[in-house]
Amino acid sequence: MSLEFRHIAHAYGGVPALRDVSFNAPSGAITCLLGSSGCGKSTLLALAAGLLEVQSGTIKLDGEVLADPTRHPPPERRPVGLMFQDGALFPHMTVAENIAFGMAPRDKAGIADWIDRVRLSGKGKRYPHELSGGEQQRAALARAMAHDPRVLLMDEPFANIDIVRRRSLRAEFRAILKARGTTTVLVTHDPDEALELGDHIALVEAGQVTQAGPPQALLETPARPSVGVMLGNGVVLAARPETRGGRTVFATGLGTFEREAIGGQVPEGEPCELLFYPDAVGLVAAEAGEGDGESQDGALAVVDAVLRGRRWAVTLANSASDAVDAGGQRITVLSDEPVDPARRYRLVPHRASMRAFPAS
Ligand SMILES: Nc1ncnc2c1ncn2[C@@H]1O[C@H](COP(=O)(O)OP(=O)(O)OP(=O)(O)O)[C@@H](O)[C@H]1O
Repeated sequence: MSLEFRHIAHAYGGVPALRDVSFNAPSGAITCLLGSSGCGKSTLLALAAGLLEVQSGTIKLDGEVLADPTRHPPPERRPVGLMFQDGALFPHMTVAENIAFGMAPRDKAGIADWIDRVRLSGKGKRYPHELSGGEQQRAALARAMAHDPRVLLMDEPFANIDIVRRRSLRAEFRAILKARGTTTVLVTHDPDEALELGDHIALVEAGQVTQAGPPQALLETPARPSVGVMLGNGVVLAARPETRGGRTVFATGLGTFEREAIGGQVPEGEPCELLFYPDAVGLVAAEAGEGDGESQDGALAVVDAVLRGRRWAVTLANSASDAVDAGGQRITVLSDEPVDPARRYRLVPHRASMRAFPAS
């Protein structure tokens, strides 16, 4: 069952929160709505759930209109389940009673199964305050899923879970949702969460969906630099094409890059922005003495190096003094090898790993 948003606009008291949003949450897929705080993600969920009336545009379920400015079925008449950050379990009911709430008697046989499936076996008689945060969210998932919703809408369901448990809980949730083939729309502001959970990602920026599609497509062919920045921790450099020795190269504040480093189309002869990912660039030590003068192109000083996972996050700048104060630029890239802080390094992007966009 696919959920489709078409030309949705929404304003609160005349202030626009969503502008002409169109995207599709494909059937059986987990679609993550990813964006920073206040960009309009929760408003989209509330419109689909029926907590808000559609002011403009259409929401469709499998091609049939679910809601538009003339149709507003109440939340309980929509085949849609809802789950929020805090699970919102009824505090005076046990886990089993929470799951059973609102269920037809003939469906209650499935409750024990759901308790097992979310790994709460033996805890069906506990009250929410007797559960950990993760257990409460698992009980909330069981409650939402036991009604067999055709679409499940989740608003930051892991926000209150500690970071260590969050990862395993995401994997558990994904396994359950995929096994049932439930079409899911999940709101998050965490790119790692969107990548770990999402079959599909819709990136929301300032009330608009910038791009929607499989994560790999967004990372490999971002519609604009901000997509790569948000999803892949991408770095954007202002660049100018120049002809050197009959070849086009791209000069930036952090070095000059060959045309071969850039995948896809390049705007002809115009200033542009280069997007690249910190793990798609190598570091090559510059010759001793090279780059000591500020004018030396692309020989960067090491500002800092810290471990990130099993790789080094190396911050480099085009001046050994505080480059930011000097109007210079800094960049952080991921390196397999430790660097020598006393040396200077050049950025060597992997072939076709940069993308060029017309300057904004
Ligand atoms: N009930 C409301 N009345 C007035 N303005 C609202 C209301 N709800 C949301 N807004 C505004 O609409 C915009 C979008 O809000 P929304 O809650 O959809 O964002 P969000 O992306 O879910 O943010 P967050 O990640 O912080 O929850 C924000 O500017 C917010 O201040």
